[in-house]
Amino acid sequence: MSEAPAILTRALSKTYKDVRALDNVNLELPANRIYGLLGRNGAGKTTLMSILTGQNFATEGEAEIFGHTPFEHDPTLSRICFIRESQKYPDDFKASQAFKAAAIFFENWNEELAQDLVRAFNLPVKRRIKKLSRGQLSAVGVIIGMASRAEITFFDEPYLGLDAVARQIFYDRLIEDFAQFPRTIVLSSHLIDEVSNLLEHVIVIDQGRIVINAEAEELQGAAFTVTGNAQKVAQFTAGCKVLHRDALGSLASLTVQGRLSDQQRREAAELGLDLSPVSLQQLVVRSTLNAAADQNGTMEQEARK
Ligand SMILES: Nc1ncnc2c1ncn2[C@@H]1O[C@H](COP(=O)(O)OP(=O)(O)OP(=O)(O)O)[C@@H](O)[C@H]1O
Repeated sequence: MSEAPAILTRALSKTYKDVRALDNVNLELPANRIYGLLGRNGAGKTTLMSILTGQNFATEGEAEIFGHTPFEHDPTLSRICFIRESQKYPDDFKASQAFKAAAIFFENWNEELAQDLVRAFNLPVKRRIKKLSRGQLSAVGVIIGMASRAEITFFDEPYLGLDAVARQIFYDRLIEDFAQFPRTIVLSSHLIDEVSNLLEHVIVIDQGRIVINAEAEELQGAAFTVTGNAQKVAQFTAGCKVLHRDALGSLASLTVQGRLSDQQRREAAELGLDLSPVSLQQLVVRSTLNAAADQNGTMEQEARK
């Protein structure tokens, strides 16, 4: 029998009083890949990760990690590492003590990797955690998340306060270590362009709903922007799904969903139109803005009924 997926959710929903934080989320994610969980503030990323790590429970539907509901299931919880910004450590704990505790909890803990990262981040391990700077505090979480080598690790925006150099160290080390010790990584991030090279699969969540669930490779070239004379742009994009539209006098720039064929490239050249690729960040921004607009449209239609 093949192993259960690392993450499985079926019609998963979570409601906090009047907030629908997750709305019918269906995911089936195989193990040993790096997933990006992307979305705007309040989209539902932390809620999803907290349910998947057994720290919260669903209102409806199911969530499984390696085939088991994680909530209060110790054998499953011991396979999971969850690193979040609001991580609390016991008062007066030093970073070195936090690492010692993590080494006891995580059976795949690698002390050599932890020490290596301490040096790379220049972390004062003998200082009390509550005296650390915001970036140093993030480094403690990143080190635990990486050195745990847990079968599944959730990083919920682990880099807040980390400077650009430290973030690059995190990305480089993660890729390097993942290549040697493949495992399942779920990374939530707002710095989409920064992490886009890291991600193998992208999940975009918006207002509790999954709006993109696709291989990162598939998303490359999944949309393009065409710029030029407004009439010619309109002619070229007739019938296409428009994600975004900018107009300036007789010029127009349209971002369109879909892949460009060679024929379309030739046609654009004949019409004197410029074609440019759309980055993952732009694609996510456009998709979430459109999903919000569609939702508002639906709500307006509902209200008019
Ligand atoms: N304990 C709670 N009680 C009430 N509402 C909550 C609670 N936790 C989260 N929410 C709401 O649920 C929605 C989803 O929140 P969540 O923290 O999952 O978003 P997020 O995508 O992680 O956001 P961010 O990127 O800002 O961290 C938000 O509207 C939030 O205000």
